[in-house]
Amino acid sequence: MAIRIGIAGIAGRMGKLLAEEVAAAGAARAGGSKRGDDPAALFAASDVVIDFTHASAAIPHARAAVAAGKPLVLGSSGLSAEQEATVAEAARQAPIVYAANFAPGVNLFLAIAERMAAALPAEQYDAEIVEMHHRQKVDAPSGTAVALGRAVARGRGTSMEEAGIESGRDGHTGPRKTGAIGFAALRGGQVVGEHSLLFAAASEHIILTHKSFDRRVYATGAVRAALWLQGRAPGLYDMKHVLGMG
Ligand SMILES: NC(=O)C1=CN([C@@H]2O[C@H](COP(=O)(O)OP(=O)(O)OC[C@H]3O[C@@H](n4cnc5c(N)ncnc54)[C@H](OP(=O)(O)O)[C@@H]3O)[C@@H](O)[C@H]2O)C=CC1
Ligand SMILES: O=C(O)C1=N[C@H](C(=O)O)C[C@H](O)C1
Repeated sequence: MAIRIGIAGIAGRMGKLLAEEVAAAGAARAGGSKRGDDPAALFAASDVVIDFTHASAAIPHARAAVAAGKPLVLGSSGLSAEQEATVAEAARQAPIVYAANFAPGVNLFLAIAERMAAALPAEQYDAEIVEMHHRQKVDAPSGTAVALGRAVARGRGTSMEEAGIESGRDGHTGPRKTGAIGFAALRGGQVVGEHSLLFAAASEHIILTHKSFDRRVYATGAVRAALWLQGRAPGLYDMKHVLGMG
């Protein structure tokens, strides 16, 4: 029997593509919700729900997943530490894939970023993350930029909180703090998603860049995650688990 995949925010940029990808995967679309709808109704009609809407919808959807005993794929960005902690708590009772970016290339990029950061001493190589997105994006830095920052910190055996971040520099900022992770966000036009990670030392720079040209790559990954979640035990999963890179 076809799996029923519910799509939160079905009228959004991602919501529309998710509906197309669900159909292309041969899975049945259980329905779609729009802003203001009760997440419980969407879960009741679905075997799994995909939520690419807004950070503020993450907790209601995670709680509805627990109440319904059904899995959730969460792709919204810009979650606060508190919202992320609540999602992690819900994942103790329901299987949840929460990923900053569902493109396979970005998930490889995250793994490489961690290894590069482990190899390049923080005292010599300043890590800077630059991202650019379409003019409609409402959060900054992007979820992917934050995930890259976390990967760099992990590679250096620390956390972003401990390493310190430098974001949106303006005015008399003082010199760059050694070991801090820098962020810059550009917004304009219809850029689907571009992320660069720079390691800048006194006599060399290394720059890695990923560019998405079609946001369908995220929708394909999210539907893959929804199908992968069928029959999984409760837990907080990432796209690297879905892709077998965990
Ligand atoms: N992890 C990943 O790989 C990716 C993540 N994203 C993230 O997905 C999210 C959506 O992106 P995108 O589709 O471009 O955005 P859109 O603004 O195009 O769509 C968002 C949709 O969610 C609805 N919505 C907004 N707020 C709420 C809410 N509080 N509760 C329920 N529904 C709500 C909107 O309804 P209305 O029309 O009424 O405003 C709209 O239908 C963003 O957080 C983005 O960063 C995007 C691409 C890839
Ligand atoms: O809002 C977007 O469009 C995107 N959001 C995600 C993010 O914040 O990293 C993923 C991708 O970059 C597109």
